[in-house]
Amino acid sequence: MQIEKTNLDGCFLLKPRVFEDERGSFFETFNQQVFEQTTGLNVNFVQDNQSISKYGALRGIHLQTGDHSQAKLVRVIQGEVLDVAVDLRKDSPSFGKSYQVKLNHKNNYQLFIPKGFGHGFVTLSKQAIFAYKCDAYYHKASEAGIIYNDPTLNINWQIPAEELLLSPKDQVLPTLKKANWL
Ligand SMILES: Cc1cn([C@H]2C[C@H](O)[C@@H](COP(=O)(O)OP(=O)(O)O[C@H]3O[C@@H](C)C(=O)[C@@H](O)[C@H]3O)O2)c(=O)[nH]c1=O
Repeated sequence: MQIEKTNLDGCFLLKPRVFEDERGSFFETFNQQVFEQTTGLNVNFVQDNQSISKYGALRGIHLQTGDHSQAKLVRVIQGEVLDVAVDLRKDSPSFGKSYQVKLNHKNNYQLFIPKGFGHGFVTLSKQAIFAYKCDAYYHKASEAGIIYNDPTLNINWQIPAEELLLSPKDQVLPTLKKANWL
């Protein structure tokens, strides 16, 4: 497992080592000891989630606030997404900056997204199965987000706007400027 720093403090790209043989392949999807030794971070994942999305489906930009904030380790089991992490920690030097990476079942990359970050992804393949670990439980009342096309964040989602598919909730998220929880 190779673990690389990104341009955002505390956000890491994980590149698993894949073992292939005549039966198929094998890789470790998470190893707490390796993760902690390499990153210097302590994590205690308590919830695993999985979603299935159609081409163009954009989920985000989401986070949970306050005591319910979540660090996430995200990956794609099948298909491909463009994954985006946004630093929304007000006191961070990289506040408002984002990191994006294509995650797919061929590269098997994973992204570690720290607490206080916004997270979103758009599906680039016909369908994508997305899986992630969280270090805090789902807490509906603490859900928050920023609209995907926020002019300040200026994220290039790499898909024409008319092909995007968003939930009603995600269509009415506030801009960074209007986010009252920040
Ligand atoms: C996230 C979540 C949702 N749900 C329920 C609530 C709702 O009825 C249904 C679908 O929820 P959502 O529309 O919020 O799902 P989704 O848009 O996939 O939300 C996710 O987006 C990505 C980008 C993230 O980073 C995640 O943390 C999460 O916010 O599932 C849970 O029961 N537990 C959970 O942990």
